[in-house]
Amino acid sequence: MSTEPPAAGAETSATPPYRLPRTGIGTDTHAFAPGRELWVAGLRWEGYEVGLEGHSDADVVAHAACNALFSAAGLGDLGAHFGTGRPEWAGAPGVKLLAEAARIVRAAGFEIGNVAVQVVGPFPKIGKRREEAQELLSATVGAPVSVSGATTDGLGFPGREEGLTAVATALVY
Ligand SMILES: Nc1ccn([C@@H]2O[C@H](COP(=O)(O)O)[C@@H](O)[C@H]2O)c(=O)n1
Ligand SMILES: C[C@@]1(CO)OP(=O)(O)OP(=O)(O)OC[C@H]1O
Repeated sequence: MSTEPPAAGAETSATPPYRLPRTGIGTDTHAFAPGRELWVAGLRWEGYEVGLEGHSDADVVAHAACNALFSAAGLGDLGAHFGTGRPEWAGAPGVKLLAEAARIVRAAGFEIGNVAVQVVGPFPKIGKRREEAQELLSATVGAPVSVSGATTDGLGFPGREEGLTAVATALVY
């Protein structure tokens, strides 16, 4: 590894057009609410008395993945592209926002390496439908999407079953 500074004008990873792959991070949190369908990771989860409250279907996995993609591409965040003031996104399924986020990232000149998302909360049990969720979200993004789950051991608002959070990373190049 050279310790010499780059020659004047030499292209480095710190200069446009930033040719190295870029990673991004995203989260999303929504409260549980009665009378809503529970949509998480693009899937409808039956048998629960609550869904997630939001302007769209509040799919925290899809939203965190959108935020991670926009973060990796330096294109802002969910609200910058799908603001709650825009009626066309009212009730929108998470996979619709995710497909649009992937289109926006590619339109900006990037290709998508992969996305990884983890749900933080006691339910729904992502592991029971992991393959189904990964196949759907990977087809939606056009790149591998991995989905996992973790609880908070009863701690905090997820442990009190007040809401759900998802954390995502994305790689673009
Ligand atoms: N929403 C969730 C939460 C957890 N899992 C699975 O349970 C395992 C144990 O979770 P802890 O975080 O309490 O250790 C976890 O590794 C997942 O396999 C899940 O599927 N969905
Ligand atoms: C998705 C949008 C738009 O419908 O609203 P919500 O469904 O409330 O979800 P949020 O995670 O708050 O992101 C903001 C908005 O872009």
